[in-house]
Amino acid sequence: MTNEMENSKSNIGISVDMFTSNTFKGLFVLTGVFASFLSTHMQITSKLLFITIIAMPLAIQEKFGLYQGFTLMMTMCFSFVIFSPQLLYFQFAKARIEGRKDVLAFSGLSKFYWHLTWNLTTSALIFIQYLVLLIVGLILGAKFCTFVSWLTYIPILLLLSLQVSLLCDVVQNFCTSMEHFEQFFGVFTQLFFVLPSLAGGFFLDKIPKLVFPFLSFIPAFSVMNAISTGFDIGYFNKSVSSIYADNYLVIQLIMQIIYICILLYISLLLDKSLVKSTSKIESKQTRTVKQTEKQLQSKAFNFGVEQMNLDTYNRYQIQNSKLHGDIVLYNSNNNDVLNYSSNQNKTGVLIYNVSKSYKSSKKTIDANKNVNLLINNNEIFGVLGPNGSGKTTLCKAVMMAQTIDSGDIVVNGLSIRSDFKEVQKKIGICLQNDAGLFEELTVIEHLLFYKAICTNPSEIDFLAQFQLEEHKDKRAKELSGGWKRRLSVACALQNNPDILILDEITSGVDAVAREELWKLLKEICRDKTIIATTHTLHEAQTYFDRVAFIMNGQIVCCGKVDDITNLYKNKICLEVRGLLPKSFFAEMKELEIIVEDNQVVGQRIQMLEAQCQDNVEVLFQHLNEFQEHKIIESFSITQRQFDQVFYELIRVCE
Ligand SMILES: Nc1ncnc2c1ncn2[C@@H]1O[C@H](COP(=O)(O)OP(=O)(O)OP(=O)(O)O)[C@@H](O)[C@H]1O
Repeated sequence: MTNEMENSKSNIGISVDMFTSNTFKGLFVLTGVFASFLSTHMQITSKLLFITIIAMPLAIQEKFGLYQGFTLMMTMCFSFVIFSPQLLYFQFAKARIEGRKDVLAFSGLSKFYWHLTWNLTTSALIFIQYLVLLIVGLILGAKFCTFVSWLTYIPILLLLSLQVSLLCDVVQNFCTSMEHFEQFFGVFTQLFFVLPSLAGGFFLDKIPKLVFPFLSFIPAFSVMNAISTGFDIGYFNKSVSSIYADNYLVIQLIMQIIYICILLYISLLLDKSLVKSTSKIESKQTRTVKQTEKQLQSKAFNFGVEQMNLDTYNRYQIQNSKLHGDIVLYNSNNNDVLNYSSNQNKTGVLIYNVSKSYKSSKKTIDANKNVNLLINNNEIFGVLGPNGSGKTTLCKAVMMAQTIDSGDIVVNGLSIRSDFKEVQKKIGICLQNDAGLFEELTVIEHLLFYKAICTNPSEIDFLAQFQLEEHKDKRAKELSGGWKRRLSVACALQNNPDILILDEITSGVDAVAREELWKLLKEICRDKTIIATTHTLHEAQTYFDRVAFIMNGQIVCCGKVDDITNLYKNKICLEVRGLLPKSFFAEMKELEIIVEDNQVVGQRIQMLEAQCQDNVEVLFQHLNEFQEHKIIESFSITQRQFDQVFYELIRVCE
């Protein structure tokens, strides 16, 4: 469910509140300090009351965003989980430790029942708390989706609760008195959360929004409380404990300051990885220039139609993470200058020198290498390339669904680096595998859900437009692939985006449905820019205004489909029935017609490629003669087709 929510957020391009580090950081520190203070100075009931009173209004304030609310919600739930059932458990522990073993034989089945009771109580408490939050939140006007996303935290809390119950069991085995038990329980509960939390932080680093609460809150909270309880139970030697007792308030103050520093340090660390600092971007510039130089010399780029001239590139300036100055991309083959800064409204999408690599323990994969593209307003732009060439990575970069290592993307004049919140509102994205759909929700529920969470809802009745009426009560999991794609696109359009990103939306869709979907899109998105990836070359040829070929993360060719096909206008594909004599190939070579001899003996139809100058008729004469003399049965000629260009590009670039 957590993943599903994560995917859905990146998938829909609606204005789901993104992580805004500064407000989050401030709130986080405050909450942490407050929780820590409460945990050492107050009774359980007062703690709960205080946390709820403070956290509730903050949590439902939209301006603090989804994650801030989420974290505060977590703070409250955490307190409930740790403190409330603890009271109950203490009663059981007391009974056992004080010798009423006959009443509560803590072994076998009864132990199992005990754990079950513990977890059910905790679950019930969490659920009741959630319901109260939901009702109060809805009355106060919070958006429903915020609460839906909070639901994802419940399983994590239940897991924590289970850990605590197991821990209690371990602790009470070596406790001789109730006092002992209470003290040990305090230390162990807190310490017990440090390792899982750190591990959670380590493994969850692909989902920074979740790392934050995990990494900073729980460990810091736990360590502080463990130290505090350590003093209380006299774990430290007598002189240290008496110093502690005498200077209780000062020490508490120092501890709180240390705690704030830990939180701030961790948040700064995370901040760096989330939003790249200006200095970091600038320092990357020198490296990027070198890469571009190298790129210009490379086989792949020389093959290209559109490339960045180095002088022009050097005129780019990035100041304060924003693109300034003359932004000019030009096609070195036909000197067709595309001047972005002369584009008065700064519309369209400028992808400028974007690089992204994925690092794993074994190697680094360069998914996008210095990608430069200018996608004009209201055009359907296709990104083509073999599997793993970097298409999806590029789509995600435009949406900021993942960070980029260098470069910038400017959407309608706004940089994703500095204005990503605004940019996100303008983009609708439909990623592969229907990532934004929830299996259990029906078609109509999807549309309502996405409509509820968007900032600029479209007027269009997508149920009717996408002919989804007859499927409206079907759950997403009951839809066929084609209908799922339709629903995904409809969801992505709910926020009325200016830019629609469609990542392989027609994969697994039959030819008729594909045609219908594209016709519909062309109609609905007349005033929108579409960036689409596909493996279906026919689709690119038929529906896209321009296409870019991406190979090993680099753009190798970009332009109108016809222009690209014409690149090969001197290349001819021959289909020959029969076997041509070897002398034919030598003879043609002398006439400067290169025919590749890849004939296979015994094969009825031979597919050959020929490259001619202006003397193609000589080739035809020779083939005609062979046919008349019955050396070959027949031959036919096809002009270079778009898909053959595609294969050629792959061959040349590999
Ligand atoms: N999260 C990730 N972690 C590590 N490597 C990744 C990740 N996402 C993508 N890659 C790698 O980056 C490269 C580009 O992947 P990407 O998904 O962008 O390609 P694609 O062109 O969309 O492929 P396909 O056509 O199969 O969807 C691939 O080698 C892929 O294995």
